Amino acid sequence: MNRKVTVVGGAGNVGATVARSIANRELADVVIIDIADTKAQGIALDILQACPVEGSDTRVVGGSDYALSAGSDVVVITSGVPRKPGMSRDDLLSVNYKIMQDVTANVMKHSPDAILIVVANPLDAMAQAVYRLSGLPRERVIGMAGVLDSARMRTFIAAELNVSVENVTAFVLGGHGDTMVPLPRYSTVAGIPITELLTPERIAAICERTANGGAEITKLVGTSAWYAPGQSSARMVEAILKDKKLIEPCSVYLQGEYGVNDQFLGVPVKLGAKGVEQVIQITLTADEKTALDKSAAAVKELTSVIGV
Ligand SMILES: NC(=O)C1=CN([C@@H]2O[C@H](COP(=O)(O)OP(=O)(O)OC[C@H]3O[C@@H](n4cnc5c(N)ncnc54)[C@H](O)[C@@H]3O)[C@@H](O)[C@H]2O)C=CC1
Ligand SMILES: O=C([O-])CC(=O)C(=O)O
Repeated sequence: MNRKVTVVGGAGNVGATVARSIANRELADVVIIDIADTKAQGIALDILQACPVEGSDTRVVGGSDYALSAGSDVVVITSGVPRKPGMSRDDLLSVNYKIMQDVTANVMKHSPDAILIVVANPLDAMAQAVYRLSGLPRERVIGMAGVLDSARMRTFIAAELNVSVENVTAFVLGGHGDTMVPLPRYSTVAGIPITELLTPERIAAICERTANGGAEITKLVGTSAWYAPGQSSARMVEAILKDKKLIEPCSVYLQGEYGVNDQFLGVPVKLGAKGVEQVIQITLTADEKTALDKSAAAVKELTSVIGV
């Protein structure tokens, strides 16, 4: 039987990009669920018609009826209002929490065995909301942010040093907000830490641009980014479906790791068939730990507002 991935909010920018990436690479059959019923049908048809060109036999369907999504292996939740220029992700808290309540109930009814990847913002708070609302074990509710933030940092490092992005790894931890924590000591070019390759001033500029990466695009486009976020979400789906044991920063429910208790935060994890198979503990300097604690506190402030 084919694997099945549902994208809730899949008629929107990020969701359609996730769906297309999965279909392109024939990772699983794809279901697009969206309150915009006919748009979901149309986007599904358009993606399906790209498949012959790509040589993919993926089946793609769409609509507003969750029955289409029954028995999904992975559900990606991109349903949520995006921010506009001048807004912070945190401004979306209440409106998107309401959407998480509706969506999580429907997802759990039709796909109780799925692994859930949450994308809606503010990311860590929405992931925690879905975790609480679903009652799933922590391994099966994962927030997408660190893959994207690290990809942005890799982009900037590669451009600065004029090297292939393939040679660059980067690590961005913490909440997916203004307090995110890029870690230059763990960011490398062909294994060499960037702290040995760039001046502190250049590194600081790269970290700042990374932390403002979402706002930079929102200001240019008028709504938030979708290609890199969509691709990053599809990468997580792939890691799970192929049981890759891929280590990437993701937002997960911490229970003492990094000294953080009972809340979501971005840390390195191992992604495989069971979802989050391990939280990877790396040592942090006092400054890095202070920055991570500050980021954890910012997430906690948001989750306490919505009581999750
Ligand atoms: N975690 C991350 O790194 C990123 C998160 N985001 C977030 O992802 C979310 C989606 O962004 P876009 O795709 O640009 O927005 P969009 O407006 O293009 O798409 C959102 C879709 O969700 C649908 N939707 C709304 N309520 C729904 C419900 N109750 N049930 C089913 N579908 C529903 C809408 O009809 C729409 O098609 C936003 O909250 C945005 O902030 C975006 C980029 C990166
Ligand atoms: O900036 C936003 O609101 C969307 C997002 O999370 C990102 O692109 O990092």
